[in-house]
Amino acid sequence: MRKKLVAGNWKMHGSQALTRELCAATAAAKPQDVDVVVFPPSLYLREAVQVLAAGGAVGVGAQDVSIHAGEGAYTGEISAAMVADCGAGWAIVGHSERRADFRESDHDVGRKFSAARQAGLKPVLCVGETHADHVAGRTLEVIERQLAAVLDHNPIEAFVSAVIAYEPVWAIGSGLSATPEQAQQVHAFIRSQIRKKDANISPLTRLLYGGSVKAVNAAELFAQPDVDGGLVGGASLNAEEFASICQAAGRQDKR
Ligand SMILES: O=C[C@H](O)COP(=O)(O)O
Repeated sequence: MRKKLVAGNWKMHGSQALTRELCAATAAAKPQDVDVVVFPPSLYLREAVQVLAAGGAVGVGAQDVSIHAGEGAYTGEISAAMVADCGAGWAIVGHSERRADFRESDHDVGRKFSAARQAGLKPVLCVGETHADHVAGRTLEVIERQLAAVLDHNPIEAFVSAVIAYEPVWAIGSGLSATPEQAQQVHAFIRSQIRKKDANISPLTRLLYGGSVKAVNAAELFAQPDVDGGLVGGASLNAEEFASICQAAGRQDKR
């Protein structure tokens, strides 16, 4: 059985003090049967790792890594190796805000996924369609293209530990989550794409839903057979709300 995973993407929020506070609260409230990872801004990775080192149960990751695997003259960039050197173990790649606001192509995301893996980080690959694609009925076509670009650069075996997060762009920060049925339909499609490459790996890959996940809707979303947890944005900045979401994931495994 796939262990549920709840990931908190803080985006560009926080401070050293908030990092210490949120990490301590998350560690204290973490259910044993759920994996939990926090993604603070990279500047605070070290702080998060230090606070969480005591328990060691909550993972830490970066929200993005450089496309460049080695060192070099890339002002402002942070490599996957640097993230790993700070003690973090995960990296989000291909978040829709990176794709849209920083013009990251599918190809770039494939290279970032590869850079994260090479540094020993577990990638959380984000895929998802825009509102325009959603209403035009192009959701599965977009997901297929985004996945294919990553699979072009990476072996299917990477998806034993890598995670895929389906985040419909129209649901992010909008308060309008996909319905559990909509999420399940896309997750089942993603799993079928992995199965086409390797039927032994597809049952192992964890698929997260992201987009306005809150304490009130988490249980219903996580109850879907192919939804293995959530990638939580806004609600991960509220310790109590995030703890409730983690607990909702834990209750699923007991059903
Ligand atoms: O990475 C997280 C997602 O963008 C979801 O954000 P949200 O929970 O604020 O909608």
